[in-house]
Amino acid sequence: MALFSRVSGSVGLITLQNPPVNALSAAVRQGIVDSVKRALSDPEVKSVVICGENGVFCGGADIKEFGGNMSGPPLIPMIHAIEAANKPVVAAIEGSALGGGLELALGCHYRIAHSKARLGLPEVSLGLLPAAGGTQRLPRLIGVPAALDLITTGRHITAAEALQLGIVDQVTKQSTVNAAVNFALNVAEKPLDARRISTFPCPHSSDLDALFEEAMQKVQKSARGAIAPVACVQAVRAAATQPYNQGMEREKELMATLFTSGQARALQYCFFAQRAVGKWRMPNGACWDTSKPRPVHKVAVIGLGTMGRGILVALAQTGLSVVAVETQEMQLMEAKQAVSGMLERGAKRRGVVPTLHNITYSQNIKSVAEVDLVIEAVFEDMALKEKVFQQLSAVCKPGTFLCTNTSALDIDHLASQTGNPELVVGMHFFAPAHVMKLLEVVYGPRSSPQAVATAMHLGKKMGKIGVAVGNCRGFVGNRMLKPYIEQAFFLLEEGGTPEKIDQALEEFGFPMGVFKMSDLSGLDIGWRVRKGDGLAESSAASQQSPRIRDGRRYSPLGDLLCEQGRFGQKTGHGWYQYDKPGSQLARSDPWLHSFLEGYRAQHGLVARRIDQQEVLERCLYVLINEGFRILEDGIASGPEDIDIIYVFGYGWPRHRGGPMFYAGMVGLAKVLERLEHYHQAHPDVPYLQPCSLLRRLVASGSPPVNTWKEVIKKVRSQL
Ligand SMILES: CC(C)(COP(=O)(O)OP(=O)(O)OC[C@H]1O[C@@H](n2cnc3c(N)ncnc32)[C@H](O)[C@@H]1OP(=O)(O)O)[C@@H](O)C(=O)NCCC(=O)NCCSC(=O)CC(=O)CCCCCCCCCCCCC(=O)O
Ligand SMILES: NC(=O)C1=CN([C@@H]2O[C@H](COP(=O)(O)OP(=O)(O)OC[C@H]3O[C@@H](n4cnc5c(N)ncnc54)[C@H](O)[C@@H]3O)[C@@H](O)[C@H]2O)C=CC1
Repeated sequence: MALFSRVSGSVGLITLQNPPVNALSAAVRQGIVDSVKRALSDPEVKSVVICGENGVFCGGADIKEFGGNMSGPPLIPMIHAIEAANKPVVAAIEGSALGGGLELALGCHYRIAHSKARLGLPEVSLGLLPAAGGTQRLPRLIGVPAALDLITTGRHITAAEALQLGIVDQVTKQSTVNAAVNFALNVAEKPLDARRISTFPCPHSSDLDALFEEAMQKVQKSARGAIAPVACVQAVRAAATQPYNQGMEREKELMATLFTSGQARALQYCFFAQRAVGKWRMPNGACWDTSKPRPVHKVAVIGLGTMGRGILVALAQTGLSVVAVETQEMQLMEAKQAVSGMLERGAKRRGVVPTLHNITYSQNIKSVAEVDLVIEAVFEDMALKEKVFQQLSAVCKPGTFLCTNTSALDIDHLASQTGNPELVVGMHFFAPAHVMKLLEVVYGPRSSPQAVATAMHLGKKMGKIGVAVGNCRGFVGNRMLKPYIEQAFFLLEEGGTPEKIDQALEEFGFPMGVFKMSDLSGLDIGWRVRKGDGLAESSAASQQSPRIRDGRRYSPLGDLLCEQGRFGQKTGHGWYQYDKPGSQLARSDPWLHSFLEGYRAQHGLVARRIDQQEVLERCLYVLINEGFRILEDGIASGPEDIDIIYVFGYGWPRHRGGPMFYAGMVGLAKVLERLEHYHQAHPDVPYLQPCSLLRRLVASGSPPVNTWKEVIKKVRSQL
């Protein structure tokens, strides 16, 4: 709702009230309409201020309403009535003015912002566009290039930038409402014609076509199939080329297409899923609101290779004091240089002082004695990690949390090397660790809720999206990746090429296909794991058929490449070729194609044409199937956890909502039917066998994704 009061004699104050972000629900919109009417008809009221309760102006439309019946007064006429008012209306912006919140402010005649306020039109990240006049008013106020930037990226800007762009008229460090009321008193009798943004001509440069052509190319390149950024450009183009009313018609038309699209549903699902994962729950019932994190002031990072360096940078940027331990002198020197460079470049970009002084380097593990939490990032070698955990347990002060960045190893086994297994959790960062947002926080059967809460809290402080998951080989993300990569290998054997398979996945929306991704990460990582599992035996030494392991189909293709020293980008050759080791531009490699032909001939395999549909179905449905197994096993507590892991850690296109949401969009019955089909064709591939939870969900009518948790609870209680 919205509260009306009269202040300073003649100012009508309208306060939006809908905690926590004063979203424009039907009740709030009704409250604004009623309050504006009241203010305009009250002869004592000479001017009006609109503000939000509890230091937040407005977080925009109520996203929860989008999925249902949108009753109540519509936004567009409400904002229009404010702009058309014959008394000045001033927006007092504190906290956030986002989406419909900023559009409401743009309908006001003046805008005063607090210096800490953030403004933006983030609708594009929800698969929409600012459809309450935002695409038409903003370009008229700040010009086409700046409006295109804000509307197509959805980025939030500071009050200072808003002032510079001309979005707000004044910035204050004092009480914004007081400043706005004083302002409203001063402008009470001033004419308003020049303050109605919808009547402004749209300022534009001479070569409008080139400007929009460039903007369109830019969004199409970065959108990877998302339709909202494209619609945003089209709507701004209408503002630049058509009268306001026609532009509004175009905005409405484009919004109608977006609003009902699967992409908007997927992106809005991601918005809530991202918040849901913060409300973690362990199988024993311990959860986020009952488990308090312990304060962490000083942290140690052990091992300064690829991951350790990124983790160190992320910690130092958070302002924490860090002890960095590396045994190899050469590595230590290189790490120091690399970390300083990363911190300096990051600080320059953000216009702050680099936090180099937060780090102490050491070659001696005893220097971690006083830290509150350790993150171990040494080689992925269980024997080495066992030793490191034994040492940490001996040298750290009592109560220090011991965390490992392992990609797949058993957290509980590492915990058993220490005197206090309850203090051990996984903190699985993704490369590059100072950039990637995802953090899997892995709890073992003995991890304490406080250890999980502390790791989650530290992750949040570092700007990460933490997802708490259970302990199993590969946890959630890497466990699902295994069958996905395996299918890609099988497709190569059957006639595919890395180029065609990657193209199908990139057209689906991944930033890079499975083979480019493997070349980037290093083919040797998987090879070492397969060797450790006794799978990747050299062909000469192998007693088994090269394409079968324990009665299951196996592809040695990745092992054969590694035997040739082809580890991917780092060696200049992998599934593709590169100009030199370390180069990133993947080029098709004729050697690889003749190698594949030779391999097929050797194993009597006849290449067939594999279409895009088969690539997507086999690679993605097998990954989804493993996701259902993970839910069934209780490793992830809901589909949201898996989806957020894939969107933020593995480049799953956000506008497709994550693998589990995507399965729901495709139709669970269809996913099941295709898995059955492929399993029949490949009975020696157990990953293709549909999991029983998927069958149960289909049998119970394929309920929507937000109800799966209930079904899973039932299934698990019957086990
Ligand atoms: C505001 C924030 C920056 C605050 O951040 P923080 O403090 O970190 O808190 P959070 O944890 O993020 O949030 C707290 C809590 O609040 C919930 N929440 C936040 N924002 C919203 C919201 N806008 N709506 C609902 N709920 C919200 C959040 O989920 C948390 O709750 P919890 O999940 O229970 O924990 C940050 O929250 C933020 O960034 N929020 C989102 C801001 C945003 O994206 N705003 C834009 C919203 S979209 C919008 O405004 C669009 C419009 O206004 C256009 C409207 C035009 C409508 C016209 C419709 C016409 C349709 C025509 C189609 C016809 C089709 C047909 O033919 O049928
Ligand atoms: N590389 C990646 O993309 C990812 C790796 N991981 C995991 O992170 C961990 C580290 O991986 P990377 O950084 O890639 O390895 P890396 O090989 O780049 O670095 C490991 C570092 O640990 C150092 N080290 C070895 N023993 C040590 C000891 N006893 N004390 C201190 N330092 C020691 C080595 O000298 C080396 O500098 C592994 O467990 C890996 O599985 C997790 C996510 C992604």
